[in-house]
Amino acid sequence: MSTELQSSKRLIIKVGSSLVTNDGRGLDHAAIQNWAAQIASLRNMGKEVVLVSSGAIAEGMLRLGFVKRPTEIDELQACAAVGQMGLAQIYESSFRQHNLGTAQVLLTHADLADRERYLNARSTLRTLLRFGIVPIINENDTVVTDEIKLGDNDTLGALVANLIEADALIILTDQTGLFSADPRKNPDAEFIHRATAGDPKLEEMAGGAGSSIGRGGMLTKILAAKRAANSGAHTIIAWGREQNVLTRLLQGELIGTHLVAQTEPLAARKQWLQDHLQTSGQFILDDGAVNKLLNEGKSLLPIGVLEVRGEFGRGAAVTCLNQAGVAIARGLSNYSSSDARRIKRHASSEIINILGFMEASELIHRDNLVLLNQ
Ligand SMILES: Nc1ncnc2c1ncn2[C@@H]1O[C@H](COP(=O)(O)OP(=O)(O)O)[C@@H](O)[C@H]1O
Ligand SMILES: N[C@@H](CCC(=O)OP(=O)(O)O)C(=O)O
Repeated sequence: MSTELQSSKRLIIKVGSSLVTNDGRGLDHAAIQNWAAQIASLRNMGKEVVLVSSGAIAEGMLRLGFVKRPTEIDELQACAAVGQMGLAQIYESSFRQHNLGTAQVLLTHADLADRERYLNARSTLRTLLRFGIVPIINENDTVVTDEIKLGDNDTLGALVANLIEADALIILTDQTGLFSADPRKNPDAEFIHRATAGDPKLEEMAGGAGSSIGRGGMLTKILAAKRAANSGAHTIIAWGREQNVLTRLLQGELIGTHLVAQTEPLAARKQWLQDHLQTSGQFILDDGAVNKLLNEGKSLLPIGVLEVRGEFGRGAAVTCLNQAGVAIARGLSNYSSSDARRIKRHASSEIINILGFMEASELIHRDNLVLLNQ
């Protein structure tokens, strides 16, 4: 049997609070060590893995002696801060047994909404993956208020999948997958093996959290799948305690519920560029650069840019024009307008001397560029 997952290269794996903390009884060392061993096998298969782990509040509650979830925000934040130490410690030691380093990355929705911070998070995560590190992500619960009440890590997992253009989001939970109704309330509910991510019928099936530990329930997982599919990532919802669930999934076994994205990550990004982009600046290209873009499928290098128009930051959408003023392409600039002005008409090898740093050798990478119909 083969599924979309087998060819996946970059994965986001999300583990929920009830799994991580053994239903609030305390960090489940054996389960965490087991996932770490499986993730180490995935790395040996050449996969890049980012782990999104919940459980800070549940673990903090236990450590601070709360028997039920506090209602005061400051107490929840204190629980999150205490519990996060436990998570960091167990993940670091579990992955260390497999000679894998970990990195703690705490994000808020605001970090992902702000373009500059979004790009910083993106390049940090990509760099960590390049260094062979397993990033362990959670929401930065101690500095956000509304997210603690409303936030769930299913959404965070999907946002991270969008951020680093993952191929798949694997959500491990306390159920074997999605049922046609909440199986805790409806024992006759039918199991859904496979569906299209974003199908509105799925939202009707999903109910809220099944325990007082978890936040989101199935609905946030269904919505996360829809969001992940926007950047072409497939979502799998599976039981975290299923034996070798991760390695078996990556070997192509159809375990859990597969919510399939309709487009590939690269095609999804190009579609997004094609449809939605308001550009905030322009690059005027020389004839050589126009030819490279139109006829050779190449990236845009600074040497081919004659003029930079407008004021924009790193990561902004810009239009590329030929010297006659005809728009030929649109893409995301790796440099701000002021830096682009300084490096235009220069070889990429000179960027480091001119700016003192090098973000990328291209001004616009081919993957972030679409040609416009002329
Ligand atoms: N249609 C459904 N199929 C499966 N589970 C559902 C469904 N609707 C609601 N649920 C509930 O969602 C729970 C999983 O969500 P949650 O408790 O937030 O877990 P996690 O901590 O893993 O995010 C299940 O235990 C189940 O009771
Ligand atoms: N950031 C919170 C996670 C809250 C959350 O989303 O929980 P879950 O529904 O179990 O994934 C924590 O670490 O406690």
